[in-house]
Amino acid sequence: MTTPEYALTELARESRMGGAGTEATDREIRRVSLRDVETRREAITGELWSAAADIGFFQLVDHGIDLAEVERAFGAAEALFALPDEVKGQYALLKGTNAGWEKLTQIRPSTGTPDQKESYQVTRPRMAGLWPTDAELDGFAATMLGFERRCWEVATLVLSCFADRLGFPRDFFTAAHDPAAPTYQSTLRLLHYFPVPPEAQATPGLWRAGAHTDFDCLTLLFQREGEGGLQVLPGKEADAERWTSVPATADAITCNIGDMLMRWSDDALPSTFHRVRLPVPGEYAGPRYSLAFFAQANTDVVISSPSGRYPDITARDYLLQRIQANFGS
Ligand SMILES: O=C(O)CCC(=O)C(=O)O
Ligand SMILES: [Fe+2]
Repeated sequence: MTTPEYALTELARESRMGGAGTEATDREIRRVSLRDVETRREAITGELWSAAADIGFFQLVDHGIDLAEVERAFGAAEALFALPDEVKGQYALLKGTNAGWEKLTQIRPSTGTPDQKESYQVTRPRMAGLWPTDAELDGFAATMLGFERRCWEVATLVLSCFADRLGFPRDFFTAAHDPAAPTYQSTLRLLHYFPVPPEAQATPGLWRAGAHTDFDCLTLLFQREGEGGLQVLPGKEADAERWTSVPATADAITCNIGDMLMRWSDDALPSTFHRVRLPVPGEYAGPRYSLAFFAQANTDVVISSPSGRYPDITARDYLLQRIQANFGS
């Protein structure tokens, strides 16, 4: 029934998703405006729920994070990645923590090849010794912590709308992602995908990010204008393997449902496969930067599916299994 080496349903599913598939242009990624959310909360909740329940992906506009703030975070990320590897290597990812820098080490269960990228992850309680010094990068930690907080605010707002629909207390997910607790494990991830030389474009089996679903409740993804490549595979079963490209625009935050929320919603909100493909000849093939915020419930929170279709599991155990499947144990 499932691939024997993976205990989690999600991992068994993911291990089968590494093929190229085909590309579709007839699907739309819906855009939802958060303008005046205080007075339009019910209408916005309806739009968010219907987009999320439909394909698990949507884009937020008028989300309240200034473009200047997003650009500042991108600028700081670019400056970090421009440092020599020897410097970044002092702040190397600590296994199992989602904190620190890594390069070419993430191997997705779907593809078996390393994602063509480097990344630096910020998980607030785990950053001791992992921030570059002010001499190396002035103000970096402050910029990232400020931006992480803004992301948390938007994520918990969207999650509060889902809580309303799920019949949970409105602050259910806000409490489950409490940033003041030492058990906080939401992560801001800075991503740098390398430029792709012409001879390497569209290499079969090589991906900027191999097909996967996210481990978290909700992901917020910031893209830069024109730096595309993100694709989603709508549909719970995804048997047809028809991938849809997500527009890369600076004004929108692309959101997707993660596996934790799929469990918590008894599969009403699907966690959807996505990937970042290599540029094809004729496309922009320079570096691609993105910023991802993963709202991951605090380690001590138990993820329960209301109907009991998934066994209870703590968010700590859940995340560890997923991290180990991607970065080795
Ligand atoms: O960089 C992107 O566009 C997507 C990254 C992603 O899906 C992830 O890191 O989970
Ligand atoms: Fe992802």
